[in-house]
Amino acid sequence: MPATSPSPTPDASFIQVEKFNYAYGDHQVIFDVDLDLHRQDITALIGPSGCGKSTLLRAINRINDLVDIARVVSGHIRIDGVDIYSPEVDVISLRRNIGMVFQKYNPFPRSIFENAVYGLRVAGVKDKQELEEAAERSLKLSALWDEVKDRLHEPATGLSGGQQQRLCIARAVALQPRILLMDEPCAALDPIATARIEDLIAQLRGQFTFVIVTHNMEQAKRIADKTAFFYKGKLVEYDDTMEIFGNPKLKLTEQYVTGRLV
Ligand SMILES: Nc1ncnc2c1ncn2[C@@H]1O[C@H](COP(=O)(O)OP(=O)(O)OP(=O)(O)O)[C@@H](O)[C@H]1O
Repeated sequence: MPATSPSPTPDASFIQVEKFNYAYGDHQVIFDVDLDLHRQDITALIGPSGCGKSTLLRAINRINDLVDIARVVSGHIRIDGVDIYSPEVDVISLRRNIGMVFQKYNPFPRSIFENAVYGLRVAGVKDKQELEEAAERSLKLSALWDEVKDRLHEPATGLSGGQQQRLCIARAVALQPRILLMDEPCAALDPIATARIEDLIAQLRGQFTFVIVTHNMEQAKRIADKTAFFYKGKLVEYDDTMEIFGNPKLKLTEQYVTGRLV
């Protein structure tokens, strides 16, 4: 099954996945994926359940290293030219440069403020003014400031689901990462909270390089510059989102985006 992809541009290789093969134990789940993600683009990863989208996403910040049996079989992921699986790479600082937001919003059982500054605390920042400024900046970036500025020291768990997810985005952007990975960020939210997160992603466009796993085709159409369609661990087609949904090159892509493939 040949993969099609847009011709490379000079800035095409910010996140460069090359001949990437990945397995859990003996069970290979990603096969020979080549994918160049563009700096500051919003890229959606789509495909049926189990096709390896989350695994690829979690390989980009090496959070999957935490799974004992997970391993790179062969190939590379480069970020800004650096092979992130090379032994010299400091995984902690790699992850610090890559924010991650999960399907199930997961604020810590602490105050809104402490969630917003969590990454800075871990990084050793102690200065009160610096922490306050960072909290305000990241809560403004995540479009939550106006709703929480008068209750910063109340528990994060008192917020609505959508607010908790925006707090998780605030926590992720506080360290000013270059990349934001999102694994079905709206899957647990109602349509109104979903729309707010999509608006937020649109507002943040250009400030981060987004990679977003979504099952929601309409969402991919609304927010993504580029879309990559995966099937059974292989990249089938990668192109401008309008092309993937309006003019897919391959039959398999067309079947998936028109709901005829599950
Ligand atoms: N921690 C793990 N241990 C073993 N196998 C895993 C693990 N995580 C995922 N897998 C397997 O890897 C394959 C790809 O799963 P992955 O979650 O990456 O797919 P996905 O496309 O994101 O699916 P979904 O849309 O359902 O989240 C599946 O066969 C899955 O069972």
